[in-house]
Amino acid sequence: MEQYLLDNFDLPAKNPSEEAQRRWRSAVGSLVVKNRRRRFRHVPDLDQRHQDHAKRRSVQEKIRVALYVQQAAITFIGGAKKNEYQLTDYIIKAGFSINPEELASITSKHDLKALKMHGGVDGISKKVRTTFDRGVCATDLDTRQSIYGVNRYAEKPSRSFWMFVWDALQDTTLIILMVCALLSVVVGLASEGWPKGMYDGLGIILSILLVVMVTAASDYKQSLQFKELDNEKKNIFIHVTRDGGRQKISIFDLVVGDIVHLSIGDQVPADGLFIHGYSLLIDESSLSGESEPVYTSQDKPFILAGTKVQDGSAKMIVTAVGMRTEWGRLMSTLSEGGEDETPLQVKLNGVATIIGKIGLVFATLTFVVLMTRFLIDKGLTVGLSNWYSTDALTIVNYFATAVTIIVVAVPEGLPLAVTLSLAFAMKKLMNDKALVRHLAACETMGSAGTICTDKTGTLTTNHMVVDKIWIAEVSKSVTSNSSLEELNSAISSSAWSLLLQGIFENTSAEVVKGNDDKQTVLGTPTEIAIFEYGLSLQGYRDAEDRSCTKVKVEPFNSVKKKMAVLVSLPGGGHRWFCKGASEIIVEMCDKVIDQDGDVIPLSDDRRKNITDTINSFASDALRTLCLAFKDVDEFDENADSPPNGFTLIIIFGIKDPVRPGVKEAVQSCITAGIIVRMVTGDNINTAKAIAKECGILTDDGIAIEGPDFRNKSPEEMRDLIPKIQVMARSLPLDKHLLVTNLRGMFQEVVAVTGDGTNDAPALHEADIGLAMGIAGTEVAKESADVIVLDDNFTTIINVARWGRAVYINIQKFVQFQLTVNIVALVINFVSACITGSAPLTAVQLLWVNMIMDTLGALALATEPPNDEMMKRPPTGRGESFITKVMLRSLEVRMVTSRSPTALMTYSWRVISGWIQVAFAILALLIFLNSFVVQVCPARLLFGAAFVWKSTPA
Ligand SMILES: Nc1ncnc2c1ncn2[C@@H]1O[C@H](COP(=O)(O)OP(=O)(O)OP(=O)(O)O)[C@@H](O)[C@H]1O
Ligand SMILES: [Ca+2]
Repeated sequence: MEQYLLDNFDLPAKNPSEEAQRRWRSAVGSLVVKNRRRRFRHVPDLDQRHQDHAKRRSVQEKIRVALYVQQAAITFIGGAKKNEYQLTDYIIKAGFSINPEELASITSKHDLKALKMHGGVDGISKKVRTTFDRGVCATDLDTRQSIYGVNRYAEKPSRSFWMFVWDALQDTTLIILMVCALLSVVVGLASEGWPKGMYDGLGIILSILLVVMVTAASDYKQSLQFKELDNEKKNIFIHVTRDGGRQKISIFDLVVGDIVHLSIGDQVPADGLFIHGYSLLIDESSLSGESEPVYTSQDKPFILAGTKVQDGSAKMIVTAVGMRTEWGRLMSTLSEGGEDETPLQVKLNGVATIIGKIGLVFATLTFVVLMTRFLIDKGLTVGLSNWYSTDALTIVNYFATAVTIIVVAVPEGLPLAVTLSLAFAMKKLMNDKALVRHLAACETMGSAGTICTDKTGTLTTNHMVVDKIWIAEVSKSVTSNSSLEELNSAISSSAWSLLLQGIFENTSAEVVKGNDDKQTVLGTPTEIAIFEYGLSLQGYRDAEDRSCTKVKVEPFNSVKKKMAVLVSLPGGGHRWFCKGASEIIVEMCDKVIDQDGDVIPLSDDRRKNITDTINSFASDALRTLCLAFKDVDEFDENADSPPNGFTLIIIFGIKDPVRPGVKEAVQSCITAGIIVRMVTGDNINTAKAIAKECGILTDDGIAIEGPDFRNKSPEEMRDLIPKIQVMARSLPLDKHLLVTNLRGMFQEVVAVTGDGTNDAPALHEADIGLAMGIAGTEVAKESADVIVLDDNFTTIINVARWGRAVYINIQKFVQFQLTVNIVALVINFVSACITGSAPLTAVQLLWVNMIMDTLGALALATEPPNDEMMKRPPTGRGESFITKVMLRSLEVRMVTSRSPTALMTYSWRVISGWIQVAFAILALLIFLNSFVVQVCPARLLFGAAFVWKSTPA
């Protein structure tokens, strides 16, 4: 059996091949699937998907042609001739002076001529009543939405409850039973008269209706849950300027005229025009399939929705939203292709198929036996040539019983229970700050053996403050005003102005005024820490230090690990400022400023002193950054910042404390057999200090730097990798390499966290990619399977807990189903052979089935995780699902026939609402009546009653 499952029902959790997806579908066949629509509802329709891909590619191709092939640009998708656009009274009255279609077409057609005609980006901004520094007014958002549209894509209407009822009715066996019931009513009425003759048939019909309603209700509820999660997934937050202040708004609230701030890793939320920015590199591949990213600037100001910011930063003005963008049209052509099936779902489809086939055999056997006995009986008593209408009724009843056995025996609920269980876990996780993007991730996370985690923000709080500095050859701690006082007297005024200039020019942080006039600093935590430190110093100097203009900005990214700006000085000449990872900046310096503010050469002694300072800061778990400058007379507009010749100004030591609870979480990982490895872009000593504090780095573990790791041979890697606990100064590439090797060489199930754009490959490669919700970029989130909304390591462990719970719950549910199924089958068959009648009538079997498939799944599949689950090692890759333990317990259960007890215990747990209470009691009464009293020995009855009583209400 295990082998059969492995051959036909084995699917990798991530990026399964189409062949594997088709294989299991065909292995399921159609004989034992009672309701195709329902069974495969949560599984993508591969043919449909194929068509969608083709459709999408052709739209992309059209866009590509329009954007990249010059002549075609004139005859863009909308049509060849020049449109006459008119302003309606409504638009004029509202104070706007451009037609929405016309505005949208400027960007989508990259129509420079039309843009010029409207007075360029400036002109457009006036026509849509917005200004670059104040943005739109919050008061006229509704008018804008009614004229220029809402930033949503047309979606298919969601399915109503009655559609789920219709789906549930598509069940072949139920349809057959219906027919039987109708026959039985007709025959019954004819032979036994009104009303007695129709009891049997009516009972079946009512039961079927009940089964259908309960099934539909449960499915409907699940679909609502998925919809909710789906909305959550699509809801991205973006930064805009409105009413003169910078704010974070939902992508759905974006309107034409909004001023959007774009930075590296963002997905462009709407069509727009470039206002101002630095080295903005846009990746248009998702829209046009064109893989070469394009530089966007004032000369080429068109930015299209759905593209991604690969580098740089910019502000843009929104010109079209929602369905007026190409992206909107592209998105709305996509059908809901369905989530990829998960390995557990597939495996359980396999189990269900096997049991279904067995059920089919038994059902046929039961029918044959019943018929044979009936015929023999008949032949012995009245003779085979005399037929009465009661005989027909008996046969219809036999047939109904046989069909019902199939209803019970084909465990249709089994694969659906996985979906139910996963959906439940997803919902709970959502409340606990983890957004599961792919169903399978939750399941895989339960078997994760390694977590490669970021440091900053995940293990630490990401609330950074400058704690120590080194300037003019002395280190000082930054604690109180008195230390500022001291600093003020210690360094010369030229050093002061260099420092302040450096801090305030070389930054991507920004001071914004909220609605309540309170100032806040926006930016990454590192930037904020330095900026705020600068603000605290500013009290000692005047603003005159800040009067230079930025010429060029090279924004920070985690490959370069530095940020550079070029400013033109008020007195003439230009100056580069560069700040970044301490070792890298120090490497670029050959001078340093001393206490008098003079520039002196960096002798070996001084260099050693600096390195020692950096190491001592780092060993105190401080993140170290350096700031340096270089004056230049002339520069090339297109050249990068110089690689050397800088003068070091200051070393910052920034404190970023470990999050509370992380140490315990790491400990619980160790207990659960999950190895935690820290992969960080930070300094190795900082990383080690933090790792020790969290309990990640132990005495026999290894801490290594990215460049060292990268250059190891495969053999060395094989020895090294299991021992690596910390990897510092790593590039995103190193993270990817580590993950590939852990998976390839060691068959580990690997979870990886990431935030940056460059982490996308590692997130993609990992079994479970976890992106950070706060610090993470859109690109990282898009490549991830789970989004950790609070960036917290503890949340990641919670995902693992739920993953394990899902796995164990499903195991329990399979066990429960198998027990009941097999017991019902055997009892029916044996008693049919011995007594000539089935002990469970069709109605009773339907009850049993309802409890099992729907309510049982609800009870068992939704049990929350407990601490015990985190005390055993993870189930590794390819471990058999129907483990030996399960099989053994199954045998025991079958022998002692404990199923009624189990059934009752479980159905009791199910009972949550009053309707369910009524159902369950009714079901149990019937069940007790038939199953327990007639078939089971008295011991079991007492046992059952005991369980019944002792289960708290
Ligand atoms: N805004 C910035 N400007 C200049 N340098 C920075 C900036 N932010 C971080 N750095 C430097 O770059 C280094 C590496 O950053 P990187 O993004 O690779 O790591 P991280 O993501 O911050 O850390 P982790 O991987 O632990 O989350 C930091 O240690 C710091 O020295
Ligand atoms: Ca990182």
